[in-house]
Amino acid sequence: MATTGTSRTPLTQLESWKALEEHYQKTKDIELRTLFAEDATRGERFTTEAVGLYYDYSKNRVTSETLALLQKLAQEVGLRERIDAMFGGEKINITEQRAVLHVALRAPKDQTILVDGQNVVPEVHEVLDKMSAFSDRVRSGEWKGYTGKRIRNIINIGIGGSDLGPDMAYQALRYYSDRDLNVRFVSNVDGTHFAEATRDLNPEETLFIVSSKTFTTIETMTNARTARAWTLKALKDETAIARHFVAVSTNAEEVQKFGIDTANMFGFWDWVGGRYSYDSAIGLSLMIAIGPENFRRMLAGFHEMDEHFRTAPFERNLPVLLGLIGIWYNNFFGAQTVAVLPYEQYLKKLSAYLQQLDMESNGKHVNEAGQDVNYQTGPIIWGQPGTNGQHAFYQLIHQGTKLIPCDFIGFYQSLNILPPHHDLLIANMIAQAEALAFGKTAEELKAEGSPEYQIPHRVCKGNRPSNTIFAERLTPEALGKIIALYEHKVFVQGTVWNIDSFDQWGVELGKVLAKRIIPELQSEQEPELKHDSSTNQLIQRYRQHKNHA
Ligand SMILES: O=P(O)(O)OC[C@H]1O[C@H](O)[C@H](O)[C@@H](O)[C@@H]1O
Repeated sequence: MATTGTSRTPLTQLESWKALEEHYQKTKDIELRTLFAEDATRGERFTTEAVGLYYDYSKNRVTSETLALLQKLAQEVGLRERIDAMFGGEKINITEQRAVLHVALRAPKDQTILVDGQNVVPEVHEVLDKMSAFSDRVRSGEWKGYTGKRIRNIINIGIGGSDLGPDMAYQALRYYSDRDLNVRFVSNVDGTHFAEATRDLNPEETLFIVSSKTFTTIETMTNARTARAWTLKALKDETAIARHFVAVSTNAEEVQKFGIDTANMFGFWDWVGGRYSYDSAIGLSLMIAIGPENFRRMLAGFHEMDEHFRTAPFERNLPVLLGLIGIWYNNFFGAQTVAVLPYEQYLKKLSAYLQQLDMESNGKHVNEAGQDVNYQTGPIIWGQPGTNGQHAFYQLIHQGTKLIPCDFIGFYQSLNILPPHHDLLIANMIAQAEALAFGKTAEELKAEGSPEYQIPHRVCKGNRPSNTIFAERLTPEALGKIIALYEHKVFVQGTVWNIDSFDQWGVELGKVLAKRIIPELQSEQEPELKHDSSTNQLIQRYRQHKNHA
């Protein structure tokens, strides 16, 4: 079966890969300065626009030939078939034998997407309708707390995909949120997170949304139990729980065991990966904050990008281009990281969100056939919003010894019109991309008559690549499009690398070891420690110094 990738020619033996290696040797020293000087229209030609996103990839160290070879690579790895397999509900998450259908979460009602012969789109809309009805009740004040008070505080308890997505999107769409509602996110098993999130809140006015795909995640279950105790301490009646707790999960049995009425449970499916789930019921806290209509607008944005990805020719396909250009740096230039730099304060959690999306998906060292790969896979993703990052870490991007491809993301219009702020913000974004690409050579400084040309420290070599993505305004639709763009970029790269982008077995080992260590930290008797000497010592020290409740 083509989609398992087991029968695929090893990546490094593909014609296009070999050609790219040769092409890299020939072109690796080409300067962006030269590429722009040779082609006055480069800044127009090496751009594309789709679904309201303008993508300028001209400031990358690529020529038309590079792009053509990367396109050939996409063909040779069967990207088209792979896209069709995902959208067609095939079980492309092979290690877990699951379909990968986050795209179904935003499919319009009349679309048909089959999983094991069953159309899943009606179920998706059923849950959406249930979420919408519940959100409306909370927002209107019809859903009351146990003592009859209006709900004013929403606390999402979740971690990983059950936290980062809704939190990022809540921050991103804050402009559209109901300011009378306090929406907070508790994820860390560090009790401080819960304590600080609740210290100024009245339990009578607080609704907890326990979000966990599995409903077994230790952090989330611990925080949920603490939340229950906090609620009961004030309300002193078990029946109060039903008014103050709802659950989002795929695991009805565990939800029931925890004591949450499954009537107040919002479901989703095993074909939605945690890091791809915030547009499922995992987004309930977000929907309550921004309202069902805005949530659906966001889904429409996701869907527009899905359709673009599924149907647009690869040469004009945003996620394909973004993904392939990323491969060029990751696998040929040896770049280890990618900086995502949104020039938009509302996107302050975007890079944290993308870290999970990208690194949990493509941080794999075996291919789909279970063999060790002999090439680099997923990059390290990091970043901060501009302009803050400029005053912190950009120095290293400009003059350091590492190659760091950057994604700049900006909007033509600000949601908060306070002249001259937005002009200054965007001027900085454009200037950074320009400075990274073209720098300032000693010759240029000399030609300008600057005496600084003799000081090597003043020289910026340039030739630092970047993408720029421009959209009109940070609407719910725009957010959906940007997130779907990155989801599919991750998909494109995972396809090239022939890895399963949808499992996360590496996360498990730490969890298993933590379970073993917990009783060793807690037991009254001296435990028999059978770890390495460092681990034993750390456990002993903790036992000696911990505070006893
Ligand atoms: O939603 P949950 O089942 O609680 O899982 C929460 C998170 O924890 C796991 O460790 C995984 O690495 C993540 O992919 C997941 O999003």
